[in-house]
Amino acid sequence: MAIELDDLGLSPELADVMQRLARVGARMARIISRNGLEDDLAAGVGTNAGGDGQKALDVIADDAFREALTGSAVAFYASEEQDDVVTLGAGSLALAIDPLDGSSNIDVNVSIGTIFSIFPAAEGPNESFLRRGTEQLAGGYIIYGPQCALVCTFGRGVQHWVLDLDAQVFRRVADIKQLPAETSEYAINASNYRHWSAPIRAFIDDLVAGAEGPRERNFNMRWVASLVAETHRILMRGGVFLYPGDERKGYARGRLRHVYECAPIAFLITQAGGGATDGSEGILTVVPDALHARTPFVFGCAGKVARVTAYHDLPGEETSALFGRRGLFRS
Ligand SMILES: O=P(O)(O)OC[C@H]1O[C@](O)(COP(=O)(O)O)[C@@H](O)[C@@H]1O
Ligand SMILES: [Mg+2]
Ligand SMILES: [Mg+2]
Repeated sequence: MAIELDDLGLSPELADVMQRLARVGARMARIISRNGLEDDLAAGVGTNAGGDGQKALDVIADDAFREALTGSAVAFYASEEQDDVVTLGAGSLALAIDPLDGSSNIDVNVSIGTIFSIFPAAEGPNESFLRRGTEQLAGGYIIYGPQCALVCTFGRGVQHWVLDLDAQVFRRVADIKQLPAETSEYAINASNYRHWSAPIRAFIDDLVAGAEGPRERNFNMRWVASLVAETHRILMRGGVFLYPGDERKGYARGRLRHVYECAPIAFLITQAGGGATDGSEGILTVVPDALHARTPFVFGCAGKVARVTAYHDLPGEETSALFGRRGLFRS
């Protein structure tokens, strides 16, 4: 046994897949902890389907999860690191994965992770993934941080396990609590400010202005550049995360991928009582048009996520840099 699943009522097929994911997760935690002793896990090795540079650990993780799921109930395997869906066999499940999330952090010893999403398999490979996130059976991640943990939802709240390194077993700890409606912490890569749209600039301007601005209180900011780490922080203590579309070439729909990054995170966050949108529409109700499609992504405490949508609905003159009194949004 690699993970304690008692009392969760999972089907034998799903439970077996969770055991396999956990087994690889524990192995990955060990490999990551040895980075630099034998190999350089951050070494560049190629380019993936989305055109992103691949690091050695991206490929190690993809191979490890794919091999471990072969022979399970997973018929279709969709990975950030594979151009197309890989058919593993006949089975009732389809699994999408970002095998290694936050790869720019591998060489700096900052938290990285694995994100996964499980659907009932559909007729064919693509139809199994190009569907609403509301149809997911499970969405979760493994975080390789100071502590290795696995967080997952099966649609009944959000469960949390911590890796017991001695026993090599993910032990179940208390479920993740419901998120508060409001927060004073936000996460965005602010170096892209000049490329953002007017509503995103206006929203962030008002947070940065703090007690002297229209919001009349101070806010704190974090940016780890690791979606898994930002999600874990927000699930543990609240916050709001934004990766909007922007004007850089190729970034009209942001950076993050709908199928294997945003949909499972949105499932987790909504199960914890938060919100997850593309700036206006709920992520879980949007059908992605391609396996590697990007989407703008806003998630976290429901009040803040709704506020971002409200900024998108403001008339143009109210989001302009010169508009100093967005009185409607005082709180
Ligand atoms: O470097 P940027 O533009 O701030 O982007 C950071 C984002 O990119 C990602 O690293 C993308 O994921 P990958 O590492 O799986 O490509 C996210 O984890 C993170 O939120
Ligand atoms: Mg990623
Ligand atoms: Mg990745």
